[in-house]
Amino acid sequence: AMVGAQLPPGKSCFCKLAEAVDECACAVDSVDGFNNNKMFPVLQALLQKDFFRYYKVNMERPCPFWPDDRECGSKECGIEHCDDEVPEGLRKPPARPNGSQHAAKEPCEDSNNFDPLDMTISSAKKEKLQDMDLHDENEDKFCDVDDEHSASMHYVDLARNPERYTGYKGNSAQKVWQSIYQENCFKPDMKFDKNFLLHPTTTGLCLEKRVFFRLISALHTAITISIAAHNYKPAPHGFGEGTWYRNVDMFKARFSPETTWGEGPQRLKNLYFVYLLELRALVKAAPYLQNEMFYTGDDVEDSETRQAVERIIDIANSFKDHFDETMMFTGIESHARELREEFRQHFMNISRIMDCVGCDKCRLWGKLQTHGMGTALKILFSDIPSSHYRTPNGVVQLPFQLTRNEVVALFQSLGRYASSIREVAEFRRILDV
Ligand SMILES: Cc1cc2nc3c(=O)[nH]c(=O)nc-3n(C[C@H](O)[C@H](O)[C@H](O)COP(=O)(O)OP(=O)(O)OC[C@H]3O[C@@H](n4cnc5c(N)ncnc54)[C@H](O)[C@@H]3O)c2cc1C
Repeated sequence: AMVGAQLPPGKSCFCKLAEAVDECACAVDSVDGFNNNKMFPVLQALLQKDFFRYYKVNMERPCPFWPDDRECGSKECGIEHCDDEVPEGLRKPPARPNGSQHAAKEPCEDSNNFDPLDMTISSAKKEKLQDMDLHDENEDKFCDVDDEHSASMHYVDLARNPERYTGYKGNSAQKVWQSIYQENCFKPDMKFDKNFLLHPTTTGLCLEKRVFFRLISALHTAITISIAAHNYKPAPHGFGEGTWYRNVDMFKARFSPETTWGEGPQRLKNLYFVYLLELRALVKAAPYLQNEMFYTGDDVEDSETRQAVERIIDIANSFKDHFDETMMFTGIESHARELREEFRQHFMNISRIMDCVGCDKCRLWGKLQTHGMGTALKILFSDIPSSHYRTPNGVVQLPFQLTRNEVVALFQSLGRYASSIREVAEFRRILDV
Protein backbone atom coordinates (compact mmCIF):
# COMPACT_ATOMS: atom_id res chain seq x y z
CA ALA A 1 0.00 0.00 0.00
CA MET A 2 1.23 3.44 -0.83
CA VAL A 3 1.39 5.50 2.29
CA GLY A 4 2.08 8.87 0.71
CA ALA A 5 -1.50 9.16 -0.50
CA GLN A 6 -2.85 9.47 3.05
CA LEU A 7 -0.66 12.39 3.95
CA PRO A 8 -1.60 16.08 3.83
CA PRO A 9 -0.63 17.90 0.64
CA GLY A 10 3.03 18.81 0.54
CA LYS A 11 3.88 16.10 3.07
CA SER A 12 4.38 13.25 0.71
CA CYS A 13 7.44 11.53 2.04
CA PHE A 14 7.26 7.78 1.47
CA CYS A 15 8.94 7.39 4.84
CA LYS A 16 5.89 8.70 6.71
CA LEU A 17 4.62 5.30 7.63
CA ALA A 18 1.32 6.24 9.21
CA GLU A 19 0.18 2.67 9.52
CA ALA A 20 0.33 -0.30 11.81
CA VAL A 21 3.59 -2.22 11.95
CA ASP A 22 1.65 -5.41 10.92
CA GLU A 23 1.76 -8.43 13.19
CA CYS A 24 1.94 -5.88 16.02
CA ALA A 25 -0.74 -3.91 17.78
CA CYS A 26 0.78 -0.49 17.28
CA ALA A 27 1.36 2.20 14.68
CA VAL A 28 4.73 3.25 13.38
CA ASP A 29 4.43 6.79 14.72
CA SER A 30 3.87 5.58 18.27
CA VAL A 31 7.15 3.66 17.97
CA ASP A 32 8.82 6.78 16.60
CA GLY A 33 7.76 8.89 19.56
CA PHE A 34 8.63 6.18 22.05
CA ASN A 35 12.01 5.40 20.60
CA ASN A 36 13.25 8.81 19.56
CA ASN A 37 12.26 10.64 22.73
CA LYS A 38 12.59 7.97 25.37
CA MET A 39 14.48 4.83 24.49
CA PHE A 40 17.14 5.94 22.04
CA PRO A 41 18.94 8.58 24.18
CA VAL A 42 19.21 6.33 27.24
CA LEU A 43 20.17 3.28 25.23
CA GLN A 44 22.81 5.16 23.31
CA ALA A 45 24.44 6.32 26.55
CA LEU A 46 24.32 2.80 27.99
CA LEU A 47 26.10 1.33 24.97
CA GLN A 48 29.14 3.52 25.70
CA LYS A 49 29.64 1.75 29.01
CA ASP A 50 32.55 -0.71 29.26
CA PHE A 51 30.25 -3.66 29.87
CA PHE A 52 28.48 -3.05 26.58
CA ARG A 53 31.11 -1.72 24.26
CA TYR A 54 33.43 -4.73 24.19
CA TYR A 55 32.18 -7.60 22.11
CA LYS A 56 34.02 -10.87 21.73
CA VAL A 57 34.09 -12.18 18.22
CA ASN A 58 35.94 -14.56 15.95
CA MET A 59 36.70 -12.60 12.80
CA GLU A 60 38.72 -15.42 11.27
CA ARG A 61 36.12 -18.08 10.67
CA PRO A 62 36.12 -19.18 7.05
CA CYS A 63 32.96 -18.95 5.00
CA PRO A 64 31.37 -22.42 5.25
CA PHE A 65 29.35 -22.16 2.05
CA TRP A 66 31.68 -21.15 -0.75
CA PRO A 67 35.37 -20.51 -1.30
CA ASP A 68 36.34 -17.52 0.73
CA ASP A 69 36.44 -14.40 -1.36
CA ARG A 70 36.72 -11.83 1.34
CA GLU A 71 38.91 -9.06 -0.01
CA CYS A 72 40.76 -8.52 3.20
CA GLY A 73 41.43 -12.20 3.69
CA SER A 74 42.74 -12.79 0.19
CA LYS A 75 46.39 -12.85 -0.82
CA GLU A 76 46.50 -9.57 -2.66
CA CYS A 77 44.52 -7.85 -0.07
CA GLY A 78 44.97 -9.63 3.23
CA ILE A 79 44.36 -7.96 6.51
CA GLU A 80 48.09 -7.43 7.02
CA HIS A 81 48.50 -5.72 3.70
CA CYS A 82 45.25 -4.07 2.94
CA ASP A 83 43.82 -3.28 6.29
CA ASP A 84 46.23 -1.62 8.63
CA GLU A 85 44.73 -3.01 11.81
CA VAL A 86 45.06 -6.73 12.48
CA PRO A 87 43.59 -8.91 15.21
CA GLU A 88 47.05 -9.26 16.74
CA GLY A 89 46.59 -5.58 17.55
CA LEU A 90 44.85 -6.79 20.66
CA ARG A 91 48.21 -7.75 22.04
CA LYS A 92 50.29 -5.01 20.49
CA PRO A 93 48.36 -2.07 19.14
CA PRO A 94 49.35 -1.71 15.51
CA ALA A 95 50.99 1.48 14.32
CA ARG A 96 49.23 3.01 11.36
CA PRO A 97 51.76 2.82 8.56
CA ASN A 98 51.98 6.02 6.61
CA GLY A 99 51.47 4.66 3.22
CA SER A 100 54.83 3.22 2.14
CA GLN A 101 53.87 -0.40 2.73
CA HIS A 102 50.48 0.22 1.19
CA ALA A 103 51.46 2.31 -1.75
CA ALA A 104 53.21 -0.63 -3.37
CA LYS A 105 50.11 -2.81 -3.14
CA GLU A 106 47.25 -2.88 -5.54
CA PRO A 107 44.53 -0.82 -3.88
CA CYS A 108 41.81 -3.04 -2.53
CA GLU A 109 38.65 -2.10 -4.32
CA ASP A 110 36.18 -2.97 -1.65
CA SER A 111 38.30 -2.72 1.44
CA ASN A 112 37.85 0.02 3.92
CA ASN A 113 41.31 1.49 4.15
CA PHE A 114 39.86 4.91 4.89
CA ASP A 115 37.99 3.45 7.83
CA PRO A 116 39.61 0.18 8.90
CA LEU A 117 38.44 -2.11 11.63
CA ASP A 118 40.06 -1.00 14.86
CA MET A 119 40.91 -3.98 17.05
CA THR A 120 42.93 -2.07 19.63
CA ILE A 121 42.24 -2.47 23.32
CA SER A 122 44.68 -1.61 26.09
CA SER A 123 46.22 -4.65 27.80
CA ALA A 124 44.94 -3.53 31.22
CA LYS A 125 41.44 -3.39 29.81
CA LYS A 126 41.88 -6.79 28.19
CA GLU A 127 42.69 -8.49 31.48
CA LYS A 128 39.68 -6.89 33.06
CA LEU A 129 37.49 -8.08 30.23
CA GLN A 130 38.60 -11.68 30.69
CA ASP A 131 37.61 -11.32 34.30
CA MET A 132 34.21 -10.03 33.28
CA ASP A 133 33.57 -13.02 31.09
CA LEU A 134 34.50 -15.73 33.54
CA HIS A 135 30.95 -16.50 34.46
CA ASP A 136 28.39 -18.69 32.75
CA GLU A 137 29.01 -20.68 29.65
CA ASN A 138 26.05 -21.51 27.63
CA GLU A 139 25.18 -22.88 24.27
CA ASP A 140 23.71 -20.49 21.77
CA LYS A 141 20.42 -21.72 20.52
CA PHE A 142 19.85 -19.65 17.42
CA CYS A 143 23.39 -18.68 16.46
CA ASP A 144 26.50 -20.52 15.52
CA VAL A 145 29.13 -18.69 17.54
CA ASP A 146 32.42 -19.90 18.95
CA ASP A 147 32.95 -20.82 22.55
CA GLU A 148 33.71 -17.52 24.23
CA HIS A 149 36.90 -18.90 25.72
CA SER A 150 38.33 -20.12 22.44
CA ALA A 151 41.64 -18.59 21.46
CA SER A 152 40.30 -17.25 18.19
CA MET A 153 37.80 -15.01 19.93
CA HIS A 154 38.98 -11.43 20.33
CA TYR A 155 37.48 -8.37 21.87
CA VAL A 156 36.43 -5.52 19.67
CA ASP A 157 35.63 -2.08 20.96
CA LEU A 158 32.35 -1.33 19.22
CA ALA A 159 32.47 2.34 20.07
CA ARG A 160 35.63 2.65 18.01
CA ASN A 161 34.11 0.88 15.05
CA PRO A 162 30.78 2.49 14.25
CA GLU A 163 28.72 0.87 11.55
CA ARG A 164 28.82 3.06 8.45
CA TYR A 165 29.82 3.18 4.80
CA THR A 166 32.78 0.91 4.05
CA GLY A 167 32.71 0.67 0.27
CA TYR A 168 31.78 -3.02 0.43
CA LYS A 169 29.57 -3.78 -2.55
CA GLY A 170 29.55 -5.76 -5.76
CA ASN A 171 29.55 -9.56 -6.20
CA SER A 172 30.52 -10.55 -2.69
CA ALA A 173 27.92 -8.36 -0.97
CA GLN A 174 25.28 -9.43 -3.48
CA LYS A 175 26.02 -13.10 -3.02
CA VAL A 176 25.77 -12.78 0.75
CA TRP A 177 22.42 -10.98 0.63
CA GLN A 178 21.13 -13.50 -1.89
CA SER A 179 22.04 -16.48 0.29
CA ILE A 180 20.54 -14.77 3.30
CA TYR A 181 17.23 -14.36 1.50
CA GLN A 182 17.38 -17.94 0.23
CA GLU A 183 17.32 -19.12 3.84
CA ASN A 184 13.76 -17.87 3.90
CA CYS A 185 12.73 -20.83 1.79
CA PHE A 186 11.30 -23.11 4.41
CA LYS A 187 10.25 -26.47 3.13
CA PRO A 188 6.61 -26.30 2.23
CA ASP A 189 4.17 -27.89 4.56
CA MET A 190 2.47 -30.99 3.13
CA LYS A 191 -1.18 -31.86 3.41
CA PHE A 192 -3.42 -34.59 2.06
CA ASP A 193 -6.18 -33.67 -0.31
CA LYS A 194 -9.49 -35.56 -0.41
CA ASN A 195 -7.96 -38.18 -2.69
CA PHE A 196 -5.18 -38.77 -0.15
CA LEU A 197 -2.58 -37.17 -2.42
CA LEU A 198 0.09 -35.05 -0.76
CA HIS A 199 0.28 -31.37 -1.70
CA PRO A 200 2.51 -28.61 -0.45
CA THR A 201 0.72 -25.87 1.40
CA THR A 202 1.79 -22.71 3.12
CA THR A 203 -0.85 -22.86 5.82
CA GLY A 204 0.71 -22.85 9.22
CA LEU A 205 4.00 -21.68 7.79
CA CYS A 206 2.82 -18.27 6.76
CA LEU A 207 3.29 -16.19 9.86
CA GLU A 208 6.61 -17.73 10.85
CA LYS A 209 7.96 -17.44 7.35
CA ARG A 210 6.83 -13.84 7.19
CA VAL A 211 8.46 -13.10 10.51
CA PHE A 212 11.68 -14.71 9.38
CA PHE A 213 11.71 -12.64 6.20
CA ARG A 214 10.96 -9.47 8.13
CA LEU A 215 13.90 -10.10 10.44
CA ILE A 216 16.44 -10.38 7.66
CA SER A 217 14.91 -7.59 5.66
CA ALA A 218 15.07 -5.40 8.78
CA LEU A 219 18.73 -6.20 9.21
CA HIS A 220 19.24 -5.16 5.61
CA THR A 221 17.25 -1.96 6.11
CA ALA A 222 19.19 -1.00 9.23
CA ILE A 223 22.52 -1.57 7.48
CA THR A 224 21.39 0.49 4.49
CA ILE A 225 20.25 3.32 6.75
CA SER A 226 23.60 3.34 8.57
CA ILE A 227 25.37 3.53 5.22
CA ALA A 228 23.16 6.38 3.98
CA ALA A 229 23.36 8.30 7.26
CA HIS A 230 27.15 7.94 7.41
CA ASN A 231 28.24 7.99 3.83
CA TYR A 232 31.70 8.80 2.53
CA LYS A 233 32.93 10.89 -0.31
CA PRO A 234 36.61 10.47 -1.17
CA ALA A 235 38.59 13.67 -1.57
CA PRO A 236 38.67 14.95 -5.17
CA HIS A 237 41.42 13.16 -7.12
CA GLY A 238 42.16 11.06 -4.03
CA PHE A 239 44.22 13.75 -2.33
CA GLY A 240 43.72 14.22 1.40
CA GLU A 241 40.89 13.05 3.59
CA GLY A 242 37.44 12.37 2.23
CA THR A 243 34.29 13.61 3.93
CA TRP A 244 31.52 11.85 5.86
CA TYR A 245 28.05 13.07 5.03
CA ARG A 246 24.36 12.18 5.07
CA ASN A 247 23.39 10.77 1.69
CA VAL A 248 19.73 11.71 1.33
CA ASP A 249 19.61 10.63 -2.31
CA MET A 250 20.76 7.17 -1.37
CA PHE A 251 18.08 6.90 1.31
CA LYS A 252 15.50 7.99 -1.23
CA ALA A 253 16.71 5.57 -3.88
CA ARG A 254 16.75 2.60 -1.48
CA PHE A 255 13.36 3.20 0.13
CA SER A 256 11.08 5.24 -2.07
CA PRO A 257 8.37 3.13 -3.74
CA GLU A 258 9.31 4.44 -7.19
CA THR A 259 12.79 2.95 -7.10
CA THR A 260 12.01 -0.26 -5.21
CA TRP A 261 8.96 -1.63 -7.05
CA GLY A 262 6.88 -0.39 -4.17
CA GLU A 263 8.86 -2.39 -1.60
CA GLY A 264 10.68 0.47 0.15
CA PRO A 265 8.06 1.50 2.72
CA GLN A 266 7.53 -2.13 3.74
CA ARG A 267 11.29 -2.53 4.16
CA LEU A 268 11.24 0.44 6.49
CA LYS A 269 8.37 -1.07 8.41
CA ASN A 270 10.34 -4.27 8.90
CA LEU A 271 12.82 -2.23 10.87
CA TYR A 272 10.07 -1.27 13.31
CA PHE A 273 9.04 -4.88 13.50
CA VAL A 274 12.45 -6.20 14.54
CA TYR A 275 12.76 -3.33 16.99
CA LEU A 276 9.51 -4.40 18.64
CA LEU A 277 10.57 -8.03 18.66
CA GLU A 278 13.83 -7.24 20.44
CA LEU A 279 12.10 -4.82 22.79
CA ARG A 280 9.76 -7.62 23.80
CA ALA A 281 12.72 -9.96 24.36
CA LEU A 282 14.25 -7.35 26.62
CA VAL A 283 11.07 -7.11 28.65
CA LYS A 284 10.89 -10.88 28.91
CA ALA A 285 14.50 -11.08 30.03
CA ALA A 286 14.09 -8.17 32.47
CA PRO A 287 13.98 -10.28 35.66
CA TYR A 288 17.20 -11.90 34.54
CA LEU A 289 18.85 -8.61 33.62
CA GLN A 290 17.80 -7.03 36.90
CA ASN A 291 19.86 -9.69 38.64
CA GLU A 292 22.96 -9.10 36.54
CA MET A 293 25.92 -7.40 38.18
CA PHE A 294 27.25 -5.94 34.90
CA TYR A 295 30.62 -6.52 36.43
CA THR A 296 33.62 -4.68 35.07
CA GLY A 297 35.55 -4.32 38.32
CA ASP A 298 34.82 -0.61 38.63
CA ASP A 299 32.16 -0.12 41.30
CA VAL A 300 31.03 3.31 40.18
CA GLU A 301 30.82 2.32 36.53
CA ASP A 302 29.00 -0.91 37.40
CA SER A 303 26.40 0.80 39.50
CA GLU A 304 25.81 3.42 36.79
CA THR A 305 25.39 0.60 34.29
CA ARG A 306 22.88 -1.20 36.52
CA GLN A 307 20.90 2.02 36.95
CA ALA A 308 20.87 2.67 33.21
CA VAL A 309 19.71 -0.90 32.50
CA GLU A 310 17.00 -0.47 35.13
CA ARG A 311 15.85 2.70 33.40
CA ILE A 312 15.80 1.01 30.04
CA ILE A 313 13.69 -1.80 31.45
CA ASP A 314 11.28 0.77 32.92
CA ILE A 315 11.09 2.55 29.59
CA ALA A 316 10.55 -0.74 27.74
CA ASN A 317 7.82 -1.67 30.21
CA SER A 318 6.11 1.66 29.68
CA PHE A 319 5.48 0.70 26.05
CA LYS A 320 2.08 -0.89 25.88
CA ASP A 321 1.77 -2.66 22.54
CA HIS A 322 4.49 -5.22 22.65
CA PHE A 323 5.11 -7.87 20.03
CA ASP A 324 3.19 -11.00 20.98
CA GLU A 325 5.43 -14.00 20.52
CA THR A 326 2.77 -16.41 21.74
CA MET A 327 1.06 -16.23 18.36
CA MET A 328 4.02 -18.01 16.79
CA PHE A 329 4.66 -21.73 16.68
CA THR A 330 1.16 -22.53 17.75
CA GLY A 331 -1.00 -25.39 16.53
CA ILE A 332 -0.45 -29.06 17.05
CA GLU A 333 2.43 -29.44 19.49
CA SER A 334 4.62 -31.76 17.42
CA HIS A 335 4.10 -29.65 14.34
CA ALA A 336 4.86 -26.40 16.17
CA ARG A 337 8.05 -27.88 17.53
CA GLU A 338 9.16 -29.01 14.11
CA LEU A 339 8.45 -25.60 12.67
CA ARG A 340 10.34 -23.90 15.45
CA GLU A 341 13.26 -26.22 14.90
CA GLU A 342 13.25 -25.40 11.20
CA PHE A 343 13.12 -21.70 11.97
CA ARG A 344 16.04 -22.11 14.35
CA GLN A 345 18.12 -24.05 11.82
CA HIS A 346 17.56 -21.44 9.15
CA PHE A 347 18.46 -18.66 11.50
CA MET A 348 21.58 -20.58 12.49
CA ASN A 349 22.53 -20.64 8.81
CA ILE A 350 22.10 -16.87 8.59
CA SER A 351 24.57 -16.52 11.44
CA ARG A 352 26.99 -18.76 9.49
CA ILE A 353 26.57 -16.77 6.28
CA MET A 354 27.92 -13.77 8.17
CA ASP A 355 31.35 -15.42 8.01
CA CYS A 356 31.15 -14.95 4.24
CA VAL A 357 30.92 -11.17 4.45
CA GLY A 358 34.02 -9.89 2.70
CA CYS A 359 34.67 -6.75 4.69
CA ASP A 360 35.79 -6.81 8.29
CA LYS A 361 33.66 -4.07 9.69
CA CYS A 362 30.58 -5.26 7.83
CA ARG A 363 31.21 -8.79 9.06
CA LEU A 364 31.64 -7.58 12.63
CA TRP A 365 28.31 -5.76 12.69
CA GLY A 366 26.58 -8.45 10.67
CA LYS A 367 27.70 -11.06 13.20
CA LEU A 368 26.76 -8.88 16.12
CA GLN A 369 23.31 -8.05 14.80
CA THR A 370 22.44 -11.63 13.97
CA HIS A 371 23.76 -12.65 17.38
CA GLY A 372 21.52 -10.02 18.97
CA MET A 373 18.51 -11.16 16.99
CA GLY A 374 19.34 -14.79 17.75
CA THR A 375 19.52 -13.95 21.44
CA ALA A 376 16.12 -12.29 21.22
CA LEU A 377 14.72 -15.37 19.50
CA LYS A 378 16.29 -17.60 22.12
CA ILE A 379 14.65 -15.54 24.86
CA LEU A 380 11.30 -15.55 23.11
CA PHE A 381 11.15 -19.06 21.70
CA SER A 382 13.48 -21.40 23.54
CA ASP A 383 11.76 -24.58 24.51
CA ILE A 384 11.33 -23.58 28.10
CA PRO A 385 8.51 -22.53 30.35
CA SER A 386 8.16 -18.80 30.06
CA SER A 387 7.59 -18.02 33.71
CA HIS A 388 10.39 -17.16 36.06
CA TYR A 389 10.58 -18.25 39.64
CA ARG A 390 12.20 -17.28 42.91
CA THR A 391 14.61 -19.52 44.76
CA PRO A 392 14.21 -19.81 48.54
CA ASN A 393 16.72 -16.99 49.07
CA GLY A 394 14.64 -14.71 46.87
CA VAL A 395 16.80 -14.75 43.79
CA VAL A 396 14.83 -14.48 40.60
CA GLN A 397 15.86 -17.11 38.10
CA LEU A 398 14.78 -17.55 34.57
CA PRO A 399 14.99 -20.92 32.94
CA PHE A 400 17.57 -19.53 30.58
CA GLN A 401 21.08 -18.22 30.98
CA LEU A 402 22.67 -15.50 28.92
CA THR A 403 26.37 -14.93 28.50
CA ARG A 404 27.78 -11.42 28.69
CA ASN A 405 28.33 -11.56 24.95
CA GLU A 406 24.66 -12.37 24.34
CA VAL A 407 23.57 -9.53 26.57
CA VAL A 408 25.94 -7.20 24.72
CA ALA A 409 24.71 -8.41 21.33
CA LEU A 410 21.05 -8.01 22.32
CA PHE A 411 21.47 -4.45 23.58
CA GLN A 412 23.83 -3.43 20.80
CA SER A 413 21.55 -4.74 18.08
CA LEU A 414 18.56 -3.08 19.68
CA GLY A 415 20.78 0.01 19.67
CA ARG A 416 21.34 -0.35 15.91
CA TYR A 417 17.60 -0.53 15.26
CA ALA A 418 16.87 2.31 17.67
CA SER A 419 19.45 4.42 15.94
CA SER A 420 18.10 3.55 12.49
CA ILE A 421 14.57 4.53 13.54
CA ARG A 422 16.02 7.80 14.81
CA GLU A 423 17.78 8.27 11.46
CA VAL A 424 14.55 7.67 9.55
CA ALA A 425 13.07 10.64 11.43
CA GLU A 426 16.04 12.75 10.41
CA PHE A 427 15.75 11.75 6.74
CA ARG A 428 12.03 12.39 6.95
CA ARG A 429 12.63 15.87 8.34
CA ILE A 430 15.04 16.69 5.52
CA LEU A 431 12.86 15.21 2.79
CA ASP A 432 9.81 17.10 3.95
CA VAL A 433 11.34 20.53 3.47
C1 LIG B 1 25.88 -8.62 6.27
C2 LIG B 1 26.29 -7.42 5.47
C3 LIG B 1 26.74 -6.30 6.12
C4 LIG B 1 27.10 -5.16 5.40
N1 LIG B 1 27.56 -4.07 6.08
C5 LIG B 1 27.94 -2.97 5.39
C6 LIG B 1 28.48 -1.83 6.09
O1 LIG B 1 28.60 -1.82 7.31
N2 LIG B 1 28.87 -0.77 5.33
C7 LIG B 1 28.76 -0.77 3.97
O2 LIG B 1 29.11 0.23 3.34
N3 LIG B 1 28.25 -1.83 3.30
C8 LIG B 1 27.86 -2.93 3.98
N4 LIG B 1 27.35 -4.01 3.29
C9 LIG B 1 27.07 -3.89 1.86
C10 LIG B 1 25.67 -3.25 1.61
O3 LIG B 1 24.67 -3.92 2.37
C11 LIG B 1 25.21 -3.32 0.14
O4 LIG B 1 25.30 -4.64 -0.30
C12 LIG B 1 26.02 -2.41 -0.74
O5 LIG B 1 25.90 -1.09 -0.27
C13 LIG B 1 25.52 -2.48 -2.22
O6 LIG B 1 24.18 -2.08 -2.26
P1 LIG B 1 23.18 -2.38 -3.47
O7 LIG B 1 22.62 -1.07 -3.92
O8 LIG B 1 23.84 -3.22 -4.48
O9 LIG B 1 21.95 -3.15 -2.81
P2 LIG B 1 21.99 -4.18 -1.63
O10 LIG B 1 21.80 -3.44 -0.35
O11 LIG B 1 23.17 -5.06 -1.77
O12 LIG B 1 20.65 -5.01 -1.89
C14 LIG B 1 20.55 -6.03 -2.89
C15 LIG B 1 19.10 -6.26 -3.22
O13 LIG B 1 18.39 -6.73 -2.08
C16 LIG B 1 17.05 -6.21 -2.07
N5 LIG B 1 16.86 -5.44 -0.82
C17 LIG B 1 17.51 -4.31 -0.45
N6 LIG B 1 17.12 -3.92 0.76
C18 LIG B 1 16.20 -4.80 1.18
C19 LIG B 1 15.42 -4.92 2.36
N7 LIG B 1 15.55 -4.06 3.37
N8 LIG B 1 14.54 -5.93 2.43
C20 LIG B 1 14.43 -6.83 1.43
N9 LIG B 1 15.16 -6.77 0.29
C21 LIG B 1 16.03 -5.77 0.16
C22 LIG B 1 16.93 -5.34 -3.27
O14 LIG B 1 16.30 -6.09 -4.29
C23 LIG B 1 18.34 -5.00 -3.63
O15 LIG B 1 18.51 -4.72 -4.97
C24 LIG B 1 27.00 -5.16 4.00
C25 LIG B 1 26.57 -6.31 3.34
C26 LIG B 1 26.21 -7.43 4.04
C27 LIG B 1 25.76 -8.65 3.31
